[in-house]
Amino acid sequence: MSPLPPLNGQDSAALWERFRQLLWHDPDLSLWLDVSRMALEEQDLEAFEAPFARAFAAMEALEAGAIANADEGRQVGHYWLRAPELAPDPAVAAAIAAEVDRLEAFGRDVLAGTVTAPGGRPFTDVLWIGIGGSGLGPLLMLRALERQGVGLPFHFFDNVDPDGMARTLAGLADRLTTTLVIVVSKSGGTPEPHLGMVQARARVLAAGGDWSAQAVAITMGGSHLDQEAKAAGWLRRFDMFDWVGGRTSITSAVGLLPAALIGADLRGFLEGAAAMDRLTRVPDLRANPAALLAASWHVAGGGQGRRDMVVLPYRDRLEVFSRYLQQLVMESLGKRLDRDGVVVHQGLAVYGNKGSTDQHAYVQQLRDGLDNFFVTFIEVLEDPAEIPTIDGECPADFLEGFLQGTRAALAEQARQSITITLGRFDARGLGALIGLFERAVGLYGELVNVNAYHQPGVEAGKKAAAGILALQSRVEALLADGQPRSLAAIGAELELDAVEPVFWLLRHLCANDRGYGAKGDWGQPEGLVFQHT
Ligand SMILES: O=P(O)(O)OC[C@H]1O[C@H](O)[C@H](O)[C@@H](O)[C@@H]1O
Repeated sequence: MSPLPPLNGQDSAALWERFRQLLWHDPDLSLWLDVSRMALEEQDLEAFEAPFARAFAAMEALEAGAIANADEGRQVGHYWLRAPELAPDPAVAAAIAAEVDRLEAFGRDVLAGTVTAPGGRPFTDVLWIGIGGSGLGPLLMLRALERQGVGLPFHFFDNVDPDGMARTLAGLADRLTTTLVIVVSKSGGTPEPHLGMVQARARVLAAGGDWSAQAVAITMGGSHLDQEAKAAGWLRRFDMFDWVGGRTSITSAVGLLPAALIGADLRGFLEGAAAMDRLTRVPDLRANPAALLAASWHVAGGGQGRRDMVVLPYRDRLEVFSRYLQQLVMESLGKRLDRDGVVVHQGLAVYGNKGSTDQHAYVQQLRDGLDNFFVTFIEVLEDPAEIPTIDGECPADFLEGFLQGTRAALAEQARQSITITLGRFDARGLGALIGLFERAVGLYGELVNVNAYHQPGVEAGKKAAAGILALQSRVEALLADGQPRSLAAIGAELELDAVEPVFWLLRHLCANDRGYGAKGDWGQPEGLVFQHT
């Protein structure tokens, strides 16, 4: 292969030559990857040979069952979910295959009305309760693959906001007794889905429903949630394996059950991911799309994430893809320490929405402002037939024009971009996209020597939240005597290092009918006196 023409300052002929040389295409998936507008030069590709050889070897070991998540002493097995034969333990392979069969059968039976709500009525809705990967993967499956009038409508508790819960429950109105409630928590102990389940159960029972006959759990065998579901005889329990992380669980029951309940092609989804896995297993940087992505990210950000990834799908169905990638990329790569214990504060920030919509928003800054990003365009060639050309104007052509125009406008200002082109968008294509980014993140994690499969920072937040709740209990116990107290007095009696958290939690309690009041100027916290009334 002749040396690559460099990216910058090139005429169209040289850029076309560069585009041709770097273009990756798989005819079976009808998928192209263009990294020609990234600052990836010949010398980079040569310099990456050895690091990628190591990364490919590490990925091979990972798929063979190595403890790739060393901090948690876990294997990393999401690739086995779509190719069970890869699992090193035949029993695991059998369990994976059996779970997919059960999920497919359950979805089919619910939609056919052979599995019904209590009283023999068909299920009318799904209330999905899950957070992080247990919420984002399902949301992406739905927004990407739902078809009008096929399958059940989904409603989400993906947070612990009482207003959000109230709004979702209001939307379910009188259909709570025919709602299938799916509680998803790999660990089975995350506070938010637990609280959501408690609230949903109370509402279903208050509406005269039969909770156990309407509830499904997706969690690790033996987890607190699994034990609860088993003890109460819930309608179904599906397994999450401990070697699947939340952000890589979409090809497990977490993503497959939503697909089954909207009548989507879950086998095609798995096959697309498996096909991409085969293509990203090729130990050749120039022929491996995930490696080309990881290399491009590394050069763009200097291996330190100095440029953000802006995800710009030109297809509404992929509107939440940037939110999904935010977790996959940032929870994997955003790490304080590398695997040698060195403080590196690694990461790669992700944001985006969709094109051409975003051209009327932040693309202005991308074109003319800070050069602290690269764009990842996603183009889909096949358009739905029902939107016609009217008066010579075809929306699909405009969308294509806006994509190419934005890519060119960015390139003119030496702003970098990647373009992933799908011949058509369907479950198989979505699976391929998921596989592409999961592998690219794993390879990039090898390049920057971080464990891409644990999330210590999230645990820190969970512990801090538990501390605030414990403090609230102590404050409420103290004020239960009805005596008025200043913040200073509360701090002294509880022997606190700081009273600011007490101000925050009492301000919240006083704003609601929780039996607390305060005298004084809220703008002068030190003068406030609180009392349980
Ligand atoms: O599925 P769960 O165990 O409830 O976990 C839900 C989420 O919790 C944490 O925030 C993890 O960092 C995420 O990766 C995970 O998706």
